[in-house]
Amino acid sequence: MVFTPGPSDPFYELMQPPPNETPAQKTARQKRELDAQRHSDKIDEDIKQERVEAKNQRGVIKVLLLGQSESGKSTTLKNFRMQYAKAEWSKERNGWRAVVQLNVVRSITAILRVLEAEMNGDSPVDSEDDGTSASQDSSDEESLKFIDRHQLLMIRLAPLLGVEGELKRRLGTGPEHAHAAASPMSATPFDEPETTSKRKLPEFSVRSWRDVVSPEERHSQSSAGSSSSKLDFPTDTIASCRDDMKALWNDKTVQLALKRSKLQLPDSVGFFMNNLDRIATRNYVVTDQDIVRARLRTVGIQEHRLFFERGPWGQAKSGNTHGWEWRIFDVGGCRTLRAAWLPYFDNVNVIIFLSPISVFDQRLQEDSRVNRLEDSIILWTSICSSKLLAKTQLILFLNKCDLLRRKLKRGVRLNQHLPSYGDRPNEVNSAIKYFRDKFKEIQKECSPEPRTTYIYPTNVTDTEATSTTLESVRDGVLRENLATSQLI
Ligand SMILES: Nc1nc2c(ncn2[C@@H]2O[C@H](COP(=O)(O)OP(=O)(O)OP(=O)(O)O)[C@@H](O)[C@H]2O)c(=O)[nH]1
Ligand SMILES: [Mg+2]
Repeated sequence: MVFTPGPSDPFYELMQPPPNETPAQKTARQKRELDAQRHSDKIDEDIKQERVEAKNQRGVIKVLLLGQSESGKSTTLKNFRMQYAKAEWSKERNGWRAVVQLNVVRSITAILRVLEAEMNGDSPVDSEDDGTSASQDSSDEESLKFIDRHQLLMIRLAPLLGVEGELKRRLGTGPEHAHAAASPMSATPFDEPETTSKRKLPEFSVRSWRDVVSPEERHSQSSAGSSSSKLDFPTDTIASCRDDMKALWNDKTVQLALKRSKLQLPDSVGFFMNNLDRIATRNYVVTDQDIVRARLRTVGIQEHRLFFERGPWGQAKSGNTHGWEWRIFDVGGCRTLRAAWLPYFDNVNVIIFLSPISVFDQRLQEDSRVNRLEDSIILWTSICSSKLLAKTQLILFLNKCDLLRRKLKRGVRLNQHLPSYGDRPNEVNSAIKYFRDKFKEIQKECSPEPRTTYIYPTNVTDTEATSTTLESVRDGVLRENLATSQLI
């Protein structure tokens, strides 16, 4: 509003043009006044905009998914999207087909490399023997009996190497060792990164999922079930190699060679190999189960948004002014990537921390000197202790319970790797309770202010069970926000 004082106003005199003003001076004065008015209007507009944004921000929850590499962060995000962003999820589902195919092909080519090394009498490909593994099978010591059938399988499966290259090209995966040796590493986001001459990361990654799974991919994917698949070289080749892949996976000598090499195959390799009859076909249709099993390493930090109608501030209205928006950030968990987490800790409401509890006998891929469970505990301790995160709600997923169960059933003894486990029963429920107590204890001891941590034993590849967990997480976050906004 423009203020125009009357003649009786003390400002009246001040606002009068100077006497004897020339036309040029008048034009300059009017321009100055106009500029000042525009500037003032702009400030008013900015303030108004900030108020609108502040009002909208009331409904925004910032959620970080944290944990070491392969802990299941991206898999948890997939579950969130499957459940709360159904329309987008179904649009991008078919884009995951090539990622699944690449997972299958890479498992096979990794096995072929082990086989080749064994046949040539080379030392095991990826030996990580630290003397803590279960006692060696006496048959391991004998030389493996390779016969013509193995040679033949290797020759027949060789075209898959070309398929691997083609799929990587299509998916735009970065150079194989993008975060290779000599990248600075830090155990926690608060530590100064240190350069070591440690090893490669033989995994593939892309900058963003969206590049891979967007429906308007630069490369036309053959649509599932379409007869146009005649031009799809990877799908055709995979389908024609199906029986040989199955023969390779089910071969006893090959399994023995894998065991001896101590190659850490991806967690999902068994799932994919057992589903070759469905996946290695010309009209393969990708399922949600396949997608949560597919591994795609995260390198950049990826933001995904979810909208909920009901939030702590009431029911959604148009423009989401009263609904609830979750901004979920999925980070790369490798030690070379942890320094990049720090800027995201500002104003974060919720951290979902994933600690895989099946990994007590495994080493980090990026630094084979470090035990994975130990790494997870260091990371959890640093997150709990951070003053910057003192007010952040912590949710802990003790993940990969299915793999823990299987490992313990196989006879791997937890107390051999974790002496403090003592003579508790070597079975999954007792182990989960032990881990739950340990992680809770750390949280209680290290948190700068008292807070409650919600702890869930999970297997995030089980989409049904995870759906229930996510509902509970959502309700827990809702309750916490109601409490902090003092509405209850
Ligand atoms: N069996 C089983 N596999 C799991 C579980 N959680 C994750 N996985 C598998 O483990 C692999 C790694 O999971 P991701 O979600 O990609 O791990 P991440 O934490 O995002 O890893 P980075 O991106 O490297 O930080 C995938 O193949 C998943 O299918 C689980 O609870 N059980
Ligand atoms: Mg990830």
